[in-house]
Amino acid sequence: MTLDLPTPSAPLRIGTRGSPLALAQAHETRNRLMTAFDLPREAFEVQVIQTTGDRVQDRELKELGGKGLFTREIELAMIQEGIDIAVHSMKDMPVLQPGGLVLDCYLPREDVRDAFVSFHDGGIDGIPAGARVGTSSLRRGAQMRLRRPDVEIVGFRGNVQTRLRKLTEGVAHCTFLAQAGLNRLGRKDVPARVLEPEEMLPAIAQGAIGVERRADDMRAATMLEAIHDAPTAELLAAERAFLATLDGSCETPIAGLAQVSDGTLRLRGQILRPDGSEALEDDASAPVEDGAALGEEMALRLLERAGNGFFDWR
Ligand SMILES: NCc1[nH]cc(CCC(=O)O)c1CC(=O)O
Repeated sequence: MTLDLPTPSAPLRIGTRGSPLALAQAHETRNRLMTAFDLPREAFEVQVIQTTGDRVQDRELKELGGKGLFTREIELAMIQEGIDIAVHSMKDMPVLQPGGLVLDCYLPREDVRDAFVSFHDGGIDGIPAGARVGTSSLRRGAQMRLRRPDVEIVGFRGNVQTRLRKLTEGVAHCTFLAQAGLNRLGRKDVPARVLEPEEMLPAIAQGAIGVERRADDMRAATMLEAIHDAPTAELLAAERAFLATLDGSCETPIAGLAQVSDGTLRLRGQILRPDGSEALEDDASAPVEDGAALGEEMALRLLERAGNGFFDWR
């Protein structure tokens, strides 16, 4: 069965960042819409928008001012009606959206796990003492130092190709990538070992794609409703409530993962000191519909245990 749209009209303009992964996600969104409404490719226009995070490659993200670095320009284009919808990695999305925009459409979640990437054998325990770990993620850096206090964390940015080149050049002995990104790019050639959540709890919303629109755009609302995945929304409600209550910025190492089985939602959460000297963890379950409350309560418990200064660098 295919669906009908409010009125036949101009192509739906899909805004995205220009990285290979972002483009793959935009194309996945377009393909799902084409199928749902039996539309030809010409009914869509994919527009690449460069963001501050893409433009500035020579500095660490936290120096650039944290949140929204990969989304600000795209959201502005949507408000100014230069594009109609925007496709985002939910992992990179702030908890709140600018007025006039809504983000309530999620595609079915991909693999949530991180992958350990190295040309050395033996996984995380196989890299030499004092090894350089390439990551610009505070979470991954702190998690790695918790397990291997001997390693040195070095900043590491760029797309998959760039990161692999840096590994062969010896800039670092290893790095981490989201398995979801590798899957979406079809990269089976990367020397990656997937890490179970027990080994490395992923970032909030890892592996999830969100599609944003203007609040008053009824054509976009109808279209996005048809491709929305409700089970993914349940998981993200819990994880993002956890994040919102912790007030996670890019400078706070936070991990969290929700999973549902038999109508029960299990949430695991972790906060770490930025230097990886300590981690606090929680693990709790609730009925699926209470996910947001579960996330909020878990965040409050962890903050209580952490006390003041937990997220400060020592
Ligand atoms: N912070 C960059 C980013 N945002 C989303 C993904 C991967 C895809 C996803 O988690 O959905 C990545 C790269 C990475 O962590 O390897």
